[in-house]
Order: sequence, then structure tokens, then C-alpha cells
Amino acid sequence: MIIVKLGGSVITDKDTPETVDEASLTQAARALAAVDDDLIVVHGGGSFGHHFASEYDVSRTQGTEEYEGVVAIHDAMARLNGEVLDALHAEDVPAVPVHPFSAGFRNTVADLVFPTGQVRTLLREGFVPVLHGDVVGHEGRGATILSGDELVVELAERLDAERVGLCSAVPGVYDENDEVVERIRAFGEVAGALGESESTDVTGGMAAKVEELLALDVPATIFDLDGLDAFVREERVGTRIG
Ligand SMILES: Nc1ncnc2c1ncn2[C@@H]1O[C@H](COP(=O)(O)OP(=O)(O)OP(=O)(O)O)[C@@H](O)[C@H]1O
Ligand SMILES: C=C(C)CCOP(=O)(O)O
Repeated sequence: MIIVKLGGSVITDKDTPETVDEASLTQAARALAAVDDDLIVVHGGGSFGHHFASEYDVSRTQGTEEYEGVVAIHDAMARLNGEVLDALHAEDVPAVPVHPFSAGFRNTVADLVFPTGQVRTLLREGFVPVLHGDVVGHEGRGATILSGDELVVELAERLDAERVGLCSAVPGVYDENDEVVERIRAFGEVAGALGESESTDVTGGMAAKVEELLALDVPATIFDLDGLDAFVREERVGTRIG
């Protein structure tokens, strides 16, 4: 089983609120249609989730107790999820939605509590579960943001993924010389070059992504949309993490 994350910077124009990058989403869907293994797709928020999370000042740590913000963020993510499903269906991928807002939460020490039985069952029944970054209930803080990257790590560990691919707006992780690093084994190797996303982003950009993936015992790779076909074919591409 493999997990592929479609970064919000790939499937949306991250600088224009609520704008899908139709051509990129179609290209990603075509590449995923070629996967001949069990597949879980996770997508990010891009200019949907991050736009509203920023508007309501909600992040992975900053919560909200305003229902308006919770509804606005989840609604935006559900609409983007619908666009992703449509693109996958157009390529005959048996994609079905799993919305984290209704499936998990964070406890008082901010650990994610996320049952995975529904995802496991959907996989076994031949479906392609499509999850996404979302807003989730947070004990003592109202609701906070769950990044798609964090969800990828949780699912990969709990469901024994063989490989994890994160498709982003860059061909890999750049070092201080703007060269793509082939492999990262420790955060310190690239800490100086890791910055935030160039667009509105409330979940920590590439720095958070690398940190999340280094904690994972499953081979993880970061690549761009043109590298997705190669990842599906199990060819070396982008930056290997861990
Ligand atoms: N050293 C680096 N190498 C590559 N990208 C970097 C680096 N430092 C910062 N970045 C930025 O991080 C961005 C990727 O992180 P981002 O969180 O935007 O990805 P994403 O997963 O596609 O988005 P989303 O979180 O919306 O799903 C790149 O587009 C780039 O602007
Ligand atoms: C609701 C939001 C902001 C989604 C966050 O998920 P990410 O874009 O994968 O970091």
C-alpha cells in the first residue's frame, strides 16, 4: 500500500483564494490512475484551507472556539476534496472521501486521536480513500488545524504503508545553494535552508514537512508534479527523507 499526498501548492493556486489548479489536478489524477497497488490519497489545503485558517487565526497550535471559523475551514476543505474526487473519478479511480473533522480529534496534550478502521476497510473493499488536512476538535482549545503531512505520517504508521510520496511545488528539498538534496537523514542537514511556504500557510511549510517525515519509519520522498509518474513507477526521484 502506498500513500501519496497532493500538496495544496500543487492542486491549487496557493496565492489566489479558493482557486483550483485544474491542469495540475488532472495531471496528478492521471498519474495516480496508473498505481497498481492499494492507494491512499491525502491532499493539503492550499488556497482553500489555509486561506480560511489564516482569516480565522487558526493553526496547528492556535485554536478557535468560534463555530463560524470551524465551519468555514472545514467547508473549504470539503469543497476542495470534492474537486479532487471529481478529477480522480474522471480517470476511473474508485476514490471515496474520508473527512478528518468527523473522524478524529486532538487530546489535551495535542496528540492526534484518529481511528483508522474505516480507512482500512475501504482499502480492503477496493476503494481509494481520499483524506485531507482539516480542522479538528482539540480538547481545551476548541479546534485546531490538522496538516495533511501529519495525517500522512499517522496513516503510514497505523496501516503499514510500504512507501510515502509527497508531491509539492518543488522538485525536492533545496539546500543553501538551491540544489535539490538527494537524501536527508537528520533535520540539521538542511535546517538552515528550510523556510516557510511562499504562500499563506498555517502549518509550517517545508520545515514542518521534513520534521514530520523524519519521524516516520517508512521510506518517504518529496518531489514535484513532474516527478509523480516516476514515484508511481518506483524510480528514484526528488528528496528521500530518512
Ligand atoms: N529548503 C526548501 N526546499 C524546498 N521548498 C522550500 C524550502 N524552504 C521553504 N520551501 C517552501 O516550502 C513550500 C512547500 O511547502 P508547502 O507546505 O507549501 O507544501 P504543500 O504540502 O504543497 O502545501 P500544503 O501544506 O498547502 O499542502 C515550497 O513551495 C517552498 O516555497
Ligand atoms: C485546513 C488546512 C489549513 C489544511 C492544512 O493541511 P496542509 O495543507 O497539508 O498543511
